[in-house]
Amino acid sequence: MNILEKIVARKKEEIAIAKAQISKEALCRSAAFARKPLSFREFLLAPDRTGIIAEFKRRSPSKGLINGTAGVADVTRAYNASGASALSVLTDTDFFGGTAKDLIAAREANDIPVLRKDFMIDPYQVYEARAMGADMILLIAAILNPAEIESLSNLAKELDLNVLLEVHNLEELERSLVGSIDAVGVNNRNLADFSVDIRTSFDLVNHIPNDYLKVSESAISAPETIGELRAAGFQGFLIGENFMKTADPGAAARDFMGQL
Ligand SMILES: O=P(O)(O)OC[C@@H](O)[C@@H](O)c1c[nH]c2ccccc12
Repeated sequence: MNILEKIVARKKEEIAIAKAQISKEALCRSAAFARKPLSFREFLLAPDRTGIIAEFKRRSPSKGLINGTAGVADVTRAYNASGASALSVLTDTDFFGGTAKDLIAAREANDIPVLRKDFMIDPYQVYEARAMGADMILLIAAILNPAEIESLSNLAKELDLNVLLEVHNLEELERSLVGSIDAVGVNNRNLADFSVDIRTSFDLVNHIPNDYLKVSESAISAPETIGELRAAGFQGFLIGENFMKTADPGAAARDFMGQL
């Protein structure tokens, strides 16, 4: 099993446990359901924002521990104050050290869109995302077939959530543009073997129809790269480790965005 297969196998167990503990109907009664999710497009294209989707990530299977001390409310507030267009919060615990509580804390501390960064394979997780106060979900083409992408993204739309579809190659892109997708993210990291190559973004951008927002994800560490990606047609830039690996991720984000 590669890492992605291991994550999905564990995710299935977690979902079964979660469903036994709290029903879908109970999720729908949570306070966050009364709140209207924010528009990702509006914030990503706002002239006073940078297009950066700044991520809170404690650890990852590829890097191990990235930051064991930073607090989610402080860091996400600093990301927001520095000009991030949106926040990405890992909610996977076993592999990324995140929790639903992290997302809830980021939501309470901020009024910009929050992406639930997790491995979505079941409609139940879409309800969970909304119940946490997320504005957007991630659908990873590498672990979903077109019928699954269509049903999960259509459910997300019914719940007023934005959808970011993540692809890593042309084959995934061409088979996955189905259902209600707002944005396409090109992941420069291959989740099956962790190799990274920013050229993945430049190679795929012109294959993404212009009605979708275009996001470049992972392995971005230099402010100059943002200009190059923007010139190639990207409007969004997902950055985690470059901020989180420092003692003060908020300060690192402020410094980075100050150079744009
Ligand atoms: O930390 P980086 O290299 O800046 O990458 C951020 C983000 O793109 C990455 O965490 C990510 C992209 N797609 C994912 C899917 C699941 C978990 C994590 C991810």
